[in-house]
Amino acid sequence: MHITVIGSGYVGTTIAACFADLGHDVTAIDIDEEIVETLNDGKSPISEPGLDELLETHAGNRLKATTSYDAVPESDVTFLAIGTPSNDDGSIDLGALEAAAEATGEAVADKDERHLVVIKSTVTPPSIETVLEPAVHRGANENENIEVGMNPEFLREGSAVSDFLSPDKLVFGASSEWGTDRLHTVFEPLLEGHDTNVVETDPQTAAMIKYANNAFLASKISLVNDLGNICKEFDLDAYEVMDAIGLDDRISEQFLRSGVGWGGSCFPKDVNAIIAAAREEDYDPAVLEATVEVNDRQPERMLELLEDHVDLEGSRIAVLGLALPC
Ligand SMILES: NC(=O)c1ccc[n+]([C@@H]2O[C@H](COP(=O)([O-])OP(=O)(O)OC[C@H]3O[C@@H](n4cnc5c(N)ncnc54)[C@H](O)[C@@H]3O)[C@@H](O)[C@H]2O)c1
Ligand SMILES: O=c1ccn([C@@H]2O[C@H](COP(=O)(O)OP(=O)(O)O[C@H]3O[C@H](CO)[C@@H](O)[C@H](O)[C@H]3O)[C@@H](O)[C@H]2O)c(=O)[nH]1
Repeated sequence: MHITVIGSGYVGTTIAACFADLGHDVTAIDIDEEIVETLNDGKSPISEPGLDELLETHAGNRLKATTSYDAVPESDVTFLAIGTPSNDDGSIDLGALEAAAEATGEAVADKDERHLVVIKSTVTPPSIETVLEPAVHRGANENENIEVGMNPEFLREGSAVSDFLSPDKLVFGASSEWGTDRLHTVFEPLLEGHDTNVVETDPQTAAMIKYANNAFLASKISLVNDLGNICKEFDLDAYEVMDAIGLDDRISEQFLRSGVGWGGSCFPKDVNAIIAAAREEDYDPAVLEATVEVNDRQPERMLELLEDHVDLEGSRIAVLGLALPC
């Protein structure tokens, strides 16, 4: 298959390299010339274990990078992996993604065969119908051969390649059987080697699954931090308590590490975005609001604990593991 991936940032670069490794011909498209040049040199614009090797193997062969959308109509499927950063009120800024969606539509306006445009970016369910589908169809001059689908991404920074190649689930959001089948064909080489769950649904539900996943994990960590703070008040070892509750299959041992609170490029953005989207519908998501509140307070707890052990005034402090490599 020929796949075009629009946006060669964290997600776009990873999926483009992995699709090439799965045997597809891939064209990676980005407006940033430096990124395009780096990719064509077989190097990675981001630091992720395994990515350099994949790019070295496939760049110039099955993987090509360009700033032009010319390859889009020749491809079978287009993935949009454009950033969706936060606005001040927590909602997502769809500006760059909408522009890329419209440009993708323009590129396939005269295409006679059916073409699937898949949103890989994390977006709120209503924005698919109100902003993104209209942008693609507007660009495509209402060409009825163009369909929009959603395939959320669950990779983590630091293990992006292995997460993508060994997912615990794939979510195919399509509005026709043809769209679902096309997504199956894209992921067939990956599914052949793995016993992976495939969820077939509509694009809006697929978008919600992504937010529910991150909101659930962030809430789990906030609850663990809340319980950990209580443990400390009782002079108990929070890690021992969490190790024990993790033995319950219904809870699972993962994401039970208490600490300074959750961060990264997705949890804060995504939890705030789904809260803002719920408020748009006049719904107050009380648990998610508490999830954020506990997280906002947690760094202060760290300082209080430190103050119990050292005199912070004038101390030199080394912070380990503050950020992921990038
Ligand atoms: N980073 C992660 O770990 C992660 C994981 C899962 C999902 N996501 C979601 O995936 C989406 C992409 O995230 P990211 O971290 O890869 O973003 P990013 O900012 O790293 O990359 C976006 C890329 O898109 C390019 N771009 C912008 N406008 C363009 C246009 N019109 N045409 C072509 N290229 C254009 C930019 O130059 C940039 O290289 C977001 O919605 C994010 O929430 C991210
Ligand atoms: O037990 C835990 C596990 C994680 N964290 C923190 O949680 C944040 C997120 O960590 P992690 O999930 O490992 O990294 P991300 O790259 O942010 O990945 C999350 O966000 C991505 C973007 O949406 C999703 O694709 C991934 O599935 C989701 O795990 C970090 O601040 C971690 O320190 C904890 O505090 N305790």
